[in-house]
Parts: sequence; structure tokens; C-alpha cells
Amino acid sequence: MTAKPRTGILLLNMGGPSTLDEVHSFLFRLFTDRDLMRLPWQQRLAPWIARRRTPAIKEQYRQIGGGSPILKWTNFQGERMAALLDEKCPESAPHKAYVAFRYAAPLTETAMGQIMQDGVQRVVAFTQYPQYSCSTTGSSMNELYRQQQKLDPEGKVRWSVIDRWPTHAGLIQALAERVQAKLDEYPVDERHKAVILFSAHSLPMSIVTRGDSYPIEVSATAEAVMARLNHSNPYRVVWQSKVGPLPWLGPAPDTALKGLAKQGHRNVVLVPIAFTSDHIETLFELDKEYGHLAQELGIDGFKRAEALNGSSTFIRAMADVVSEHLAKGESISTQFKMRCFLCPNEQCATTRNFFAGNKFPTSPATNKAG
Ligand SMILES: C=CC1=C(C)c2cc3[nH]c(cc4nc(cc5[nH]c(cc1n2)c(C)c5CCC(=O)O)C(CCC(=O)O)=C4C)c(C)c3C=C
Ligand code: FES
Ligand SMILES: [Fe+2]
Repeated sequence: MTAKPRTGILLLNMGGPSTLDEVHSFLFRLFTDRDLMRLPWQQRLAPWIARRRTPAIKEQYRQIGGGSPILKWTNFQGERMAALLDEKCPESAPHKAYVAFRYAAPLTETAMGQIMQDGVQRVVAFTQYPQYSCSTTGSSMNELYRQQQKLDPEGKVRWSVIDRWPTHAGLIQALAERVQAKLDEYPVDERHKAVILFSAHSLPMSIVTRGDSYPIEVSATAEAVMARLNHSNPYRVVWQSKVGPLPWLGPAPDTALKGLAKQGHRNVVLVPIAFTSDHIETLFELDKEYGHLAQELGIDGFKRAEALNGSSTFIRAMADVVSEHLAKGESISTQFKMRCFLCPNEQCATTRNFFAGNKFPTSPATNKAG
């Protein structure tokens, strides 16, 4: 019999439909999420948009193999991370990874149910978005708070939060390895001329200007990766996947590719930087749409860096992030305490107060949870 987990690590992410049949419910949850977007008449409009968008998005998932690989990768990363943590931190072992997706199975309530059933009393909520945005990690944390209130009203579980890790040395090393592997594919005399385009999901300008920290954290990750590579190549950050008619943060990858082609660049490496596994936006948008555009523009040395997926450097980084967090004994980060200047959502305050109020002994060795 396996021992009861002493420390749970709850991996938070948006998730994706594992099968084509799940596409509609995924989109439905996404468009009804008021932490992600606020639409007029959202209760009525969201189901309509979700239904209308389902066929096109289904087709994209069909073209990348019939579903999102995010659950497979998150389980893989989580299991290996927990094994590394058992070796690194025997005082808080055994560790067990749980997965809470915001828009697809396993949902937060499922993960909370498992945690309660296992009787785990100490859990780290660990966002799998390295860069913080209220539209992503913020939404997952608000949902975790709501489910905690419902499923653990007595507060049996003691929580702490890893809400961002944009410049963690292990993450930067893992990304640098992915970039270097692509650069190594060019002939030696051309390699230094390749332009590195770090690509992150864009944000509506209304979210940027209310004070979301995502754009600066994504930029910090990109700069740290290039510093790790001794600034061997020129780079920029581009913002992909704008949805709807309102203004979003740019430049988009197609603007960058067109400009670079005009200036005579022939070698471009596109690097997904804000998502730690493959998803339609790497496999469909970056590879199929931008790969095709690059060919049309004469950028014949176009390459896309592999997502972190099964990178052992990345999985070691995850374990390091958690072990450093456990050693610090902090419930939430200084950055997480502060809200956006124009936050429209009182829930953000409630969530922060709840997770900040959990106090821990600094050493997990004195944790009586197990
Ligand atoms: C760090 C990554 C992401 C941020 C920030 C983000 C913000 C954001 N997204 C939308 C609207 C949509 N996103 C959709 C899909 C989607 N979003 C991300 C990541 C981030 N989103 C990913 C990885 C995916 C795809 C999932 C996959 O499996 O590949 C969609 C659905 C697809 C579509 O209809 O086009 C929408 C809609 C908003 C409004 C937003 C910030 C407010
Ligand atoms: S939207 Fe950013 S703190 Fe509420
Ligand atoms: Fe998105």
C-alpha cells in the first residue's frame, strides 16, 4: 500500500479538450468565465458564442490529432516532479501531484475531492503559467477559493501558493536548451543571423492597462533566456492569438514575419514562452498558420522551438520551484498580494485574503500534516 501523501502539489492550468466531444464544454466554460472576460449579457451570449465557435475549433483539434495533449503532459510532469521532491525533501514526503484545470477535466472540484479523500492536509497551489495574469492564474486561484469554500468549509487543508516563476533559473535553462537545439540546426555560418521570436498569448489592451503584470513578466522571461544564451542572436517578443474585434497587445507574429521578410531575414525561430506544453496554439497556429506564412514570405529558415513538454531540465525546475517555496515557508508572494490598479472584481481581494491568512511553520519538518 502506498503511504498517505504528506504534501500535495496542485498543478493549476487552463486545460484543454482531451477529445473532440469535449470541445464544446471547454469553450462554454471559457466564455462564461467572468475572470477571463466580461461580455455584455454574458449568461446568454457565452453559450451562443461557444456553440458557434465549436465547429472551427473542433477542426483545429482534429488537425493536431483529435485533442489537446495538455493532460498527458501535465500528468507526466507532475508524477516525475513528485518523485524528485521525495528525494530532495524527505521531510515533506511523500509528495503527490494533483491537476486542476479551469476549463476541462479534471476540474478544480475533482482535484479538491481527491485531496480531501486522500486526507492531505498541506497543499501547494502551483500555477503552471510561469508568468502571472489575472486572466489565467488569477482565474484559477479565484476558482480554487470558491471550491475550497464549498468542499473544505472547515479548512482542513492548509494552503500556500506559487503564483509566478517567470525568471526561475531552471525554467530559463530549460527554455534556453529548446532555443539552442533549434539554432544548432542552422549551418554554423548562418546561425548567428537567426532572429528569435518569443511568442506569448496576447491580452486585450483593457487588461494590460488595468495593471496586469503578464506583459512585463513575459518580457522578463525572454530577456533572461537571451542573457543565458549570451545574447547570441537578436530577439523580440510577439503576441499571438488575438480573439474578437477589440484592441489586443501586439505586435502579432504575422506582423513580425512580414517585417522581417521585407528586411531580408531568412532565418527565424519562433519560441512558445508562456505555456509549458503543446496546445493548439503551438501545433496549429504557430506551425501550420505561421509556418505557411513564413514559406510564402520566403523565410525558408523558419523553425519552431519545441514546447517544454517532457524536458527533464524543466521537470527538475518544477521540483526546484516547489522545494524552494517549501523552504521559504511563505503562504503567498509579495506580488500576489497587490491587485491590479483597476481591478473590477472584489473576488480578487477575497481570494488574496484567504490564501494570505494561511500560516505555516517555516520548516516543513515541523509540519504535523501527515
Ligand atoms: C498564458 C496564456 C494565455 C493567456 C494570457 C490567455 C488569455 C486570454 N485568452 C482569451 C480567450 C481565449 N483563449 C483561448 C484558448 C487558449 N488560450 C490559451 C492561453 C492563454 N490565454 C491557450 C493555450 C489556449 C488554447 C488551448 C489549447 O488547448 O490549445 C480561446 C479558445 C479558442 C478560440 O476560441 O479561439 C479563447 C476564446 C482571453 C479573452 C484572454 C485574456 C483575457
Ligand atoms: S483583475 Fe487583477 S487583481 Fe482583480
Ligand atoms: Fe487564451
